[in-house]
Amino acid sequence: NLLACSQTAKPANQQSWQTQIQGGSRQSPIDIRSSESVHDPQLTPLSISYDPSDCLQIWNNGDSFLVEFDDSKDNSVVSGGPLENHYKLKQFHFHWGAENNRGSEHTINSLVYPAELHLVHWNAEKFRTFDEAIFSENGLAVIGVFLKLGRKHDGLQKLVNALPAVKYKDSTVEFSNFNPSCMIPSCLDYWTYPGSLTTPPQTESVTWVIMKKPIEFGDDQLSAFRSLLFTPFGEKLENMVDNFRQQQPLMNRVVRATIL
Ligand SMILES: COc1cccc(CN2CCc3cc(OS(N)(=O)=O)c(OC)cc3C2)c1
Ligand SMILES: [Zn+2]
Repeated sequence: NLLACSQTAKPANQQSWQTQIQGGSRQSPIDIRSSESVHDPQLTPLSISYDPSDCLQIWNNGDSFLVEFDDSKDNSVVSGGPLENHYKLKQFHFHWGAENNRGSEHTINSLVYPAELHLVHWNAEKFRTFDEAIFSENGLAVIGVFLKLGRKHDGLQKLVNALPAVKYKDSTVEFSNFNPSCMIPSCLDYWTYPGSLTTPPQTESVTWVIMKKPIEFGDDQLSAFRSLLFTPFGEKLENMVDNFRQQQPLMNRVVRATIL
């Protein structure tokens, strides 16, 4: 009937992010309740070292814009903290809302931020490729950094200026000499918990490290994120906003916190 016809079936790869991995016991994102987190004195500071010359390109993949790095060398790595091995930076991206009252994937005692940065790393000591690591226990380490609105973030502006070139889904632009360290807060305190990717394939291979302190960025910079499109050139314009997954049950997990 008419209703059935009008309901265009979405291809499987565009299934809503809200799907729950069948039988998932460690899905992300979550609300972090600071009173229930466990202070772990054995958690050392993270050791983060990025080489700006590893920065390659920006890619609008229809979920977010990914700033991709050359992971063929060992120059952009994170180790320490909860990590047993060193993990190589593969890409970073953001999640944000259509309005300032939503956007981050994780929340702190239900406090939501207008955006959240994810730096995605893979365990290069245990696996040969990112693709292999995605499907493996201890395969990935994602550093999450909250963004709050305030002063313009000078380091971010170079990235913001490049976004119009990747307005449409499946567009890429060369992007070099960018050091993501400028987006790591000066306070290295964090929470950490075992979780998953928040976008397909939502595999439970992620050690999450969520920085306690947010970084600040400006309204105009957030507007530039919101001017990107989910849709490819020539199709109906759909602004890339609200690209965050709904929160998942904590189940049998403990969130650990540093006392640096
Ligand atoms: C077999 O699945 C894949 C293999 C290689 C690369 C990809 C692409 N994918 C990997 C992980 C990831 C993870 C992403 O977000 S997140 N919040 O870190 O889970 C993401 O957000 C836009 C994009 C991607 C890109 C998928
Ligand atoms: Zn993400």
